[in-house]
Amino acid sequence: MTEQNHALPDADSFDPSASSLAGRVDQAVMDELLSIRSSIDNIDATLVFLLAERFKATQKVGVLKATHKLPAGDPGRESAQIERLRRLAEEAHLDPAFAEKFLNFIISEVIRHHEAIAEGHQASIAQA
Ligand SMILES: O=C(O)C(=O)C[C@]1(C(=O)O)C=C[C@@H](O)C=C1
Repeated sequence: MTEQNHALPDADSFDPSASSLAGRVDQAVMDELLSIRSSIDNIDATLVFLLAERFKATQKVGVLKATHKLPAGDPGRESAQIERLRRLAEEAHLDPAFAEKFLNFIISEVIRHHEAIAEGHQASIAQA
């Protein structure tokens, strides 16, 4: 059967036991490491799915902003998001500086997408 699972495109090729440590550490240690890594793999997959959903939502915001000629960035909204995420991070024992950096990283990519959508929108209007 060559049927692909499109929800997890790399499910067949991913080797969860791939490691440069193979054969260099005690088997019991390796087993424990692989067991912890299995949770890490689940979390990483979830992050990818969550990010994909977030970008689907921001894509809609980008179209709305382009249609109504609104600026790509909204610094007031960003300040509120950062303040909230820093608080949530503290409660979750995650470094708030890291949470802020991570959000800023995502938002800067979103703004890049918004600008590309706006350019495409303007070009399509100019052509009509
Ligand atoms: O909510 C918006 O207005 C968005 O464009 C989304 C978003 C975000 O990714 O959360 C991105 C850019 C803005 O500066 C603020 C927030």
